[in-house]
Amino acid sequence: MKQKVVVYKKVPEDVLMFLSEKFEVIYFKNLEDRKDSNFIQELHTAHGLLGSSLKIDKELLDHAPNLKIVSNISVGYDNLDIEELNKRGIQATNTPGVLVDTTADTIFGLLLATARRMPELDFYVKSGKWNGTKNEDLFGVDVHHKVLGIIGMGSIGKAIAKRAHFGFDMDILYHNRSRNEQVEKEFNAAYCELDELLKTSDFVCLMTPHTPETDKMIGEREFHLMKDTAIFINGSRGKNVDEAALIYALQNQQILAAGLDVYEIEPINKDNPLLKLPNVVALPHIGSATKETREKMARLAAKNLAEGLAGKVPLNLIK
Ligand SMILES: NC(=O)C1=CN([C@@H]2O[C@H](COP(=O)(O)OP(=O)(O)OC[C@H]3O[C@@H](n4cnc5c(N)ncnc54)[C@H](OP(=O)(O)O)[C@@H]3O)[C@@H](O)[C@H]2O)C=CC1
Ligand SMILES: O=CC(=O)O
Repeated sequence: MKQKVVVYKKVPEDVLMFLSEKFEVIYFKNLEDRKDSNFIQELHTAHGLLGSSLKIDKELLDHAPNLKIVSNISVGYDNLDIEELNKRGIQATNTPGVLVDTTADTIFGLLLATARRMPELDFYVKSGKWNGTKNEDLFGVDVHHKVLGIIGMGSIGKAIAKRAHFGFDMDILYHNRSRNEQVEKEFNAAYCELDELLKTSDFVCLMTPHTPETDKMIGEREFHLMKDTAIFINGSRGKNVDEAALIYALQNQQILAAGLDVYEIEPINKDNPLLKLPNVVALPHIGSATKETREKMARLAAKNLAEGLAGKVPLNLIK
């Protein structure tokens, strides 16, 4: 009998076909509620789970006694309770690599859009307000030749540094728990302690995973250390930032502006003050969201899942 796989995110046809050749596939194209009774029912007999963002914790796993693998279609896996999965001998995988350039493009684009106020000015033109030529109040700030501080110089951080160094002649500072000599050589990046990076950077770009250690790692103290001309970019996870402190910093000119792809709560509440601030550029968590890249991610996730269910060690096993 075929093993059973529950897919709870929309995936391309070829991925469904690949999975259906090997497994019984139950497809929830757009699961909105993890308590959905049909979904819970299917979990009871599932061997594999494929999707993204869904919180997979003890409560959910108690419904899935036969589960062998959870394959996340994302690189971040803060939605998974890894300790609980390990305890139960359930493998977990993610999709690093294939989304690096796309995400770096988005985050660098967000940085440019924030510095040059592009969404605000697009609205200005389209709403017919452009009727003068001396528009100094529309000026932005330069990106080229400025200092970019990257917190979390991993795969995506490096790809952002590459764009900044070769494309925009920026000076790169970075902070990790460990040094990365490759980026120091290739992009002339300088390692520094977090506080030094915050004090010195014109752009502060956060790219760490969300872990207990990085939870709210940027808060009141950190915004206070930043220049009042600094632009803060968050492409990582909303929970890495104390959002109330970010709002305060933006409202009180402690920093100049912020470009955000991620939020403490997603989707962001309609009444969140961030949405009222002209110095915020807000994207709906679309770092890796191009057709090509999302397809690659789904294919890689399906491959990881198939390897796990075939008793092999999946390529992207989370350890
Ligand atoms: N907006 C979006 O759509 C997307 C967001 N993401 C987010 O970006 C994150 C990073 O992805 P990726 O670059 O592939 O991951 P990597 O694992 O390659 O890089 C993470 C980096 O963060 C550093 N880091 C981890 N913990 C800390 C810490 N406590 N303090 C300082 N630095 C730390 C690591 O260095 P070290 O271990 O030396 O500390 C490493 O350099 C993902 O986990 C995800 O949350 C990813 C894709 C798309
Ligand atoms: O946020 C997206 C991811 O892949 O992680």
